[in-house]
Amino acid sequence: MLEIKGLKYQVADESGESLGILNDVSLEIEDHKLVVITGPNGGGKTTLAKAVMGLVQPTGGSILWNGVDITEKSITERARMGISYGFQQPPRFKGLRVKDLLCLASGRENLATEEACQYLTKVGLCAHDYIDREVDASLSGGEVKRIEIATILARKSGLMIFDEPEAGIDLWSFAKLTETFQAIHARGEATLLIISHQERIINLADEIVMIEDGRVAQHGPKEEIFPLILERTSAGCTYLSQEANK
Ligand SMILES: Nc1ncnc2c1ncn2[C@@H]1O[C@H](COP(=O)(O)OP(=O)(O)OP(=O)(O)O)[C@@H](O)[C@H]1O
Repeated sequence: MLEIKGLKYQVADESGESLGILNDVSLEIEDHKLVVITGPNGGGKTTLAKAVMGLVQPTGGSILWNGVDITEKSITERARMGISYGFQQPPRFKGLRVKDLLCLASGRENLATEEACQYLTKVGLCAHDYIDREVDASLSGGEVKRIEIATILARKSGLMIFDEPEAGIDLWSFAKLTETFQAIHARGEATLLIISHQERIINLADEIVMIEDGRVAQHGPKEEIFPLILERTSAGCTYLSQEANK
């Protein structure tokens, strides 16, 4: 279980005034749930996810994973405890091949090529074309994004955090990706925390958390929260209203 208690992240703005990026965020996410975090740009979603991974050090509050306080633990310690995070804009690794990255992620030097290829297939990449490619600037943004998601799958973490996995991904690969999320969820393999603005992904959720102005504006079952979001965003748009009623 992931417990976030009164989390704060404050920075000093240009004039030295304290600026609250996360303002007392509290959340409980039960094991094996698929939870989508959504909300307006700049609301604090990525900061919250990075705080869970240890990429941002909160200025107040605490984070517990399976009952253990991880607030002061390093990124490596958290990774060892089964938490992984996929960046909104993943880094590239010049000199490393896709297969090397998958071996590193899985923690097995001798990861079988067949298994490595399966992870690539799950994110809609043709394994044959990519397995030996270098993860450098020659790959497109969408390709790097999918390779990074494949490494998270290979890591087999208990808590998988994906930051806008849909960004830059074509329709076909996106369909494959949503299938993969659904399959992980159906098999109860991990808790999935997905930051997304995409209706198809929001539709996969057990629960939706809406973050706005660094606060939890809404949190509850999808059936309860999705119509509220659509009410606010559709403003009479027929298509979105129809989606809400599906
Ligand atoms: N270290 C920092 N110093 C100053 N401002 C910051 C810092 N980190 C984040 N912010 C600001 O905090 C706000 C929240 O950022 P964050 O990236 O968490 O939002 P988000 O909800 O993920 O947005 P988006 O939907 O656009 O990805 C933004 O206005 C951002 O510019």
